[in-house]
Formats: sequence, structure tokens, C-alpha cells
Amino acid sequence: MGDTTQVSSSVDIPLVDLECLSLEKLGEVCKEWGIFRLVNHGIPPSLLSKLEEHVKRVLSLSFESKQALLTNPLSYFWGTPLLTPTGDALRGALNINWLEGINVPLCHLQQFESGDPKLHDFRHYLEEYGRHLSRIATTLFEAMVKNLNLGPKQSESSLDESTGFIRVYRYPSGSLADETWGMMEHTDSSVLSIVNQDQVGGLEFLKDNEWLLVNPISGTLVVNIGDMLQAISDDQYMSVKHRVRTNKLAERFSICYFVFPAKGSVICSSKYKPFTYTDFQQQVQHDTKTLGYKVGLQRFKLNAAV
Ligand SMILES: O=C(O)CCC(=O)C(=O)O
Ligand SMILES: [Fe+2]
Repeated sequence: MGDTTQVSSSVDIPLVDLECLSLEKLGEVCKEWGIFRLVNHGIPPSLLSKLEEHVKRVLSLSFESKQALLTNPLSYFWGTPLLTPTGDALRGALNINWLEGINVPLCHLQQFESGDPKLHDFRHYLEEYGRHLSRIATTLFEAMVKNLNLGPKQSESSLDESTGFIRVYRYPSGSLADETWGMMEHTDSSVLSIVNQDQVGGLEFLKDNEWLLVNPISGTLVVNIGDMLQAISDDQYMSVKHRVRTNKLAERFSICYFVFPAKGSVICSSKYKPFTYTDFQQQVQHDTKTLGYKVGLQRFKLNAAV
């Protein structure tokens, strides 16, 4: 499971500038790193700080209040980031993840009603943030499609904004932090994931068999390639393995966005059997329940012995 006490070296991951996107540079980074830092993304700093303030406030409420208030279409979870399609924690993973969080399906967010005016504001900032993330993911994906030379059919259905969701996480500090990971190593099942981490840091990724720490830099976002994009790109872009280290002294917050292919759209590639995201998700849920971990893309590989 990896040594939680070993220190990882920190590294400057490649920078991508959303205002002057270079297809060539973007392609190179997705192939060699699978993760990059996004600057000039166009999200107003005031929105970022308001959202961060609300996230901290809401996640600092008592356990009972979070359970009572963060309900349909939101859901509150802890101990695992793996949820069922309805947002319930999927138990069965081998290890506990030292985190709690809120799942926010963006296309249903408008239905979230609360008598508490502060939660009303929280919803408002999440909606605003969601709109920006949707724009950013679409812009990046369109550039990636060009870089990969994908046909119009494959590119149109491979990223559907209505599938986007936000996860906000709190990784508590404390004594157990020595023995557990905030989030165990994994790859994301998404097309793209976009992480906004606070200054505590702790996000690490695997490159050439070495775990490297992503420096927290305020106002920037961290983008990583997910499993769906790895398959769509015929393994040219890599879904990067990553994990989150806990911090003994400080709790950590992050706000993450994930986006997926259109429901029912079949991912065809030269490396994998044709499959839909729903097939993939069901397989992940099955493996987690029966084996205790996600096998992932290997399950769909042509001629794979799993
Ligand atoms: O909290 C983070 O920085 C990353 C979270 C993550 O990797 C995930 O939700 O898949
Ligand atoms: Fe992740």
C-alpha cells in the first residue's frame, strides 16, 4: 500500500496556459505526464476564495448536521471516495481513506433546497464554479481531440458536460494520519479531472516509478487524464496514478471536478473491447465489492488475462 512515512520529492509539473493553448505542448504533456498545472483559467479569484470559505464552513459542521443537511441531490460521505451512482459510499474497499466529502452532481444542483441561507450561498458558488469547470474541460478536450486527430463521432460523445460533478473533500489531520492515506493510490475513471487543492498540499502522482508531490500553488488548477481518455486515445494519453498524503498538523481541503462520456456512448479503440462508461462503472463497483479494489481498464483490454 506504500509507505506513509516516506517523503516524496516535490516537482514542478508542466504548465499549460488556457489563454494561449498550444496543441503540441498539450499533447506532449498528456503523453509524458498525464498531469499538468493549468494557469490563466479565467476563474475569478473572488469566486475561488468564496467557494473555499463555504467549503470549510460546511465541512466543519457537526457530523449529524452534515448528514441531515447535505441530502438529495447532494450526498455526504466519509472513509471512501468510491460512491454508487446514487451517491452512497461504496463499502468493500480494503482500506479506509482518511477523508470526508460532499458529492455534487452539477446537473441536479438546482434542485438542492435548504432552509439555511448559508447553504443557499454554498449552492450558488458551486453552480458558478461548475459553469467555469465545464467551460475549462470542454476547451481542453476540444484541443486534445485535435491533437489526437479523433473523428467527429468519437469526439462529440466522449465528453458530456451534463455528467460533470464536483467533490469537495476534507482530509482531517490527527493521529491516525501516520497509518493511513488521505486517498489511496488510484486512477480516476473520468475523461478529465480538475483539482483545486489548498496550500496544505499532499497530492502525489506516479511518474517513472517514482512518487512525486504536486506543489500547491494558489490560484492554479491541477488537471489529470482519467481512464476514459486513456482508452479514447488508444493509450497515447495516460491516466496517471495518484494519491493524497495526510498531514499530521493541518487538515487539507480540495475541490475536484470530474467529467465523463455521454451516457450510452460506446468507447471504441484498438486496445480495448468496446464498452460504455456504465459498463466500466459497474465493473469497478463489482471489483470493489468482491476484491476490495478497482482493477480498472485492464478488465477491458483486448486479449488481457484478468
Ligand atoms: O483531493 C485531491 O487532491 C485529489 C482527489 C482525487 O484524486 C479524487 O477524488 O479522485
Ligand atoms: Fe483521483
